[in-house]
Amino acid sequence: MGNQGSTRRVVGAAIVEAGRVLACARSSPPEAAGKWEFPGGKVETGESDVAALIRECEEELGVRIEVGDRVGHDVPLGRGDAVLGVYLARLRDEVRPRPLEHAELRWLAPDELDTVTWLPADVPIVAALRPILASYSR
Ligand SMILES: Nc1nc2c([nH]c(=O)n2[C@H]2C[C@H](O)[C@@H](COP(=O)(O)OP(=O)(O)OP(=O)(O)O)O2)c(=O)[nH]1
Repeated sequence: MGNQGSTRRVVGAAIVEAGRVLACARSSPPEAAGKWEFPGGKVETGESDVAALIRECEEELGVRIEVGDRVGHDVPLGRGDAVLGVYLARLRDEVRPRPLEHAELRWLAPDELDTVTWLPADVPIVAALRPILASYSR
C-alpha cells in the first residue's frame, strides 16, 4: 500500500526483544527533546509503511528490522494533517541499536512503560502495547 491522499503518515516501530520494547528519547526539536517515541518518521510519497520503517530504523538506529502487526489505531498528529501508525517489529540479527539520532535508548518492560514521558500521540499506542508486551513475557 502506498502513501496516497493528503493526510501525511508518520510510522513508528515498536521493536520488541525479550518482552521489552525499545523506547527512544528525541534530541530535537526543542519542544520534543527529551520526550520518548518509537523510532520511525515520515512516510515518503509512494513508499509503503513497512519500507519507511525499515529505512528509518537503519538511519536512526543502524539496525535491520522485520515488521509485524499494527499496535492500536492511527492517532491524529498536530493539527490533524498527519497521523501516526505504529507496528510491532523485531531485530533481524544480532546488531544492537545505537542512538545515531536520539538522545537516549531504553528497553522497557511492560511495567516500566510509564517511567518515561511519551510524545502525546504515543500515549494511546503505549496503552495498546502494554498487554501485548505482557503476553510475550508470560
Ligand atoms: N518517529 C516518530 N515520530 C513521532 C512519534 N510520535 C509523534 O508524535 N511523532 C511526531 C514527531 C514529529 O513531529 C513527527 C515525525 O517526524 P520526524 O522528524 O521524526 O520524521 P523524519 O525522521 O521523517 O524527519 P525529517 O526528515 O522531516 O527530518 O511525528 C513516534 O512515536 N515516532
